[in-house]
Amino acid sequence: MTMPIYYGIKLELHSDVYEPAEDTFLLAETLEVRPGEIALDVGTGTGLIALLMARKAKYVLGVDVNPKAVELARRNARLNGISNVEFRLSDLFENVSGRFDVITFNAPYLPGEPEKAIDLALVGGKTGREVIDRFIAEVPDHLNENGRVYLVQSSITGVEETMREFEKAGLRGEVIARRHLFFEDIVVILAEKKG
Ligand SMILES: C[S@@+](CC[C@H](N)C(=O)[O-])C[C@H]1O[C@@H](n2cnc3c(N)ncnc32)[C@H](O)[C@@H]1O
Repeated sequence: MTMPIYYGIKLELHSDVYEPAEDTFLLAETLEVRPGEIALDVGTGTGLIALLMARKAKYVLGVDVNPKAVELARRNARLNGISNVEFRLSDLFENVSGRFDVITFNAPYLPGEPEKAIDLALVGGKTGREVIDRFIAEVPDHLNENGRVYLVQSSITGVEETMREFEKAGLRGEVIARRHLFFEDIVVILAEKKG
């Protein structure tokens, strides 16, 4: 079996788990983690973002609602000999306690209800915003005082709407990276607690 290598991380893939794509790469290239930080990767998929953060972070937790993703991410951590990372099944923050310096989420954003495991990577509820809006409402309770959030989404789902939801949750959001694909822009939004 040939395994792709991204940013020096060797990955096993699975047909039920989102394969790293442009959105993953934009997040990987934009994200900053400082030595010693504690990080959380929501919707971890193959675990790539969590494994990259583990290079600098003291500890990383990766969660996913898809059990196949959790198993795969654990295998990918072992494959790369990375031990300061843990993966757990969780619907957003359901099985997450404590606070983090960095929280990442490459969110599903197309309108629709998931029917099989792989759909969870792409569809975010009837309007496409359900998962993102739930994430934004819950994320402040899991952020340290100076913590920051990196959220990836598409222009299709409404970037302005995301900014308003962050504002309502007491966070200030800013688009820090944008990549134009065929029919959409993929953006990375950095959100931090207001000073
Ligand atoms: C677009 S994929 C991103 C995967 C990976 N982080 C990456 O960047 O390649 C979205 C991921 O979010 C997960 N997901 C969807 N809804 C979720 C939820 N409510 N809680 C946790 N994970 C969720 C999906 O199973 C999928 O693995």
